[in-house]
Amino acid sequence: MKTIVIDGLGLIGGSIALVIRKQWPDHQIFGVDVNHNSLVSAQSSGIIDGGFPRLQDIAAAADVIILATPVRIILDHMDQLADMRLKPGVIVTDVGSTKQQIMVKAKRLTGKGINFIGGHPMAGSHKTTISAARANLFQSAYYFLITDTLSDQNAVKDLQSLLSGLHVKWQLVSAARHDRIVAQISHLPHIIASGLVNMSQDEFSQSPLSLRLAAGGFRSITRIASSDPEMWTDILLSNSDTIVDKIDKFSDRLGQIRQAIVSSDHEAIHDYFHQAKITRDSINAQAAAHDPNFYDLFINIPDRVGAIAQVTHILAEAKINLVNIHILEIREEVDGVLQLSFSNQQDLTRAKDELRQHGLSVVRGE
Ligand SMILES: NC(=O)C1=CN([C@@H]2O[C@H](COP(=O)(O)OP(=O)(O)OC[C@H]3O[C@@H](n4cnc5c(N)ncnc54)[C@H](O)[C@@H]3O)[C@@H](O)[C@H]2O)C=CC1
Ligand SMILES: O=C(O)C(=O)Cc1ccc(O)cc1
Repeated sequence: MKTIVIDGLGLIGGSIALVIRKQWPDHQIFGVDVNHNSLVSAQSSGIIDGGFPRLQDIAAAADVIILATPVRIILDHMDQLADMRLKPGVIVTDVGSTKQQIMVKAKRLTGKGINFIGGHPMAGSHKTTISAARANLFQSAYYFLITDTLSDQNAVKDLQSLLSGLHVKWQLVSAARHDRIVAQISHLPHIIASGLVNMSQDEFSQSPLSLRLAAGGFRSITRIASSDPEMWTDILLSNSDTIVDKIDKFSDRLGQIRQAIVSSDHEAIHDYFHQAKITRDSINAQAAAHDPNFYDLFINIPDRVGAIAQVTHILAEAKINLVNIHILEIREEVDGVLQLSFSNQQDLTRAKDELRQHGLSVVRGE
């Protein structure tokens, strides 16, 4: 039995708590949060054994402390932990979206013999608070572990074992490289999405209907603009140099496509979209070919109207919960392949049996 303390019982902390509770029912889990309602709701639904308003109230009892507040608070709480007497051998980890400032601060903790393991799950949502938490949030996602302080391999193994129910793909990387990667694929996109929404709001301030007319493209590229402003302020301010560099490079690219339009450069404009299409298409193809999820089933799907609906209907009738569905290829007059993701082996096996009984053929997923 271990005592786990989760500091910040929101979307990420709450989802991790759900997974640990399910996989390790004997562990004690305590939550820390300034939001009293989150603690009450987590305790009444049995996700935690007790709640505290401040980390100092419970940190000394912990075998593992998971810091899951916004980044600025994580940094603050690392200072608090460095000033406290913690259990010998305690593991402290965090889930913050930026890593360099956190790993600088980690030196104070490791200097005191505390095992600090920087972490960052590359999964989440624009939604916040424990009400949005779910146990399969991280299923098949990448989870960065930061190599700067990974000296004690046993501590790393213990943490990976504790979190094995997340079903993530561990990715070891330095803090500097981490922050460069996420500036490009996460931070810049969030800035662009919010800028686009703000610009559209200003443009249409006199005609609110126009914004509601937005089609799927606008909605999908701006979904993340609904994310939490506090969290994103902290992220931008804790990775500022790299993000400023990315903004400058993106501005250059906007300048290039602007110039191509001004000079009616058909080839340059076509190239802009063509290059992006090739890369974007390949993301899905690569993920499916080289990176199968944990409980994936690949089935042949005939090219006829209603074929996919038939599959989802069979699974719904059998009360099998589908986590994700992905069309890998359906070309005219050629059978396609459907990638079906489940949250556990039992659902996968049952799905395979049900679909076979209905005459569908399994390509992969034994
Ligand atoms: N939302 C996402 O998709 C992802 C977020 N992250 C990182 O995870 C961390 C948590 O994010 P979310 O769970 O999304 O946010 P959230 O807003 O759902 O949860 C944060 C929780 O921290 C609590 N909190 C705030 N100040 C506190 C304090 N002084 N003491 C104790 N609790 C406090 C809040 O009341 C809230 O319950 C952030 O550092 C974020 O950068 C990492 C991966 C994905
Ligand atoms: O909602 C989305 O698509 C996200 O991008 C979620 C997210 C937010 C912050 C992170 O550090 C990692 C993932």
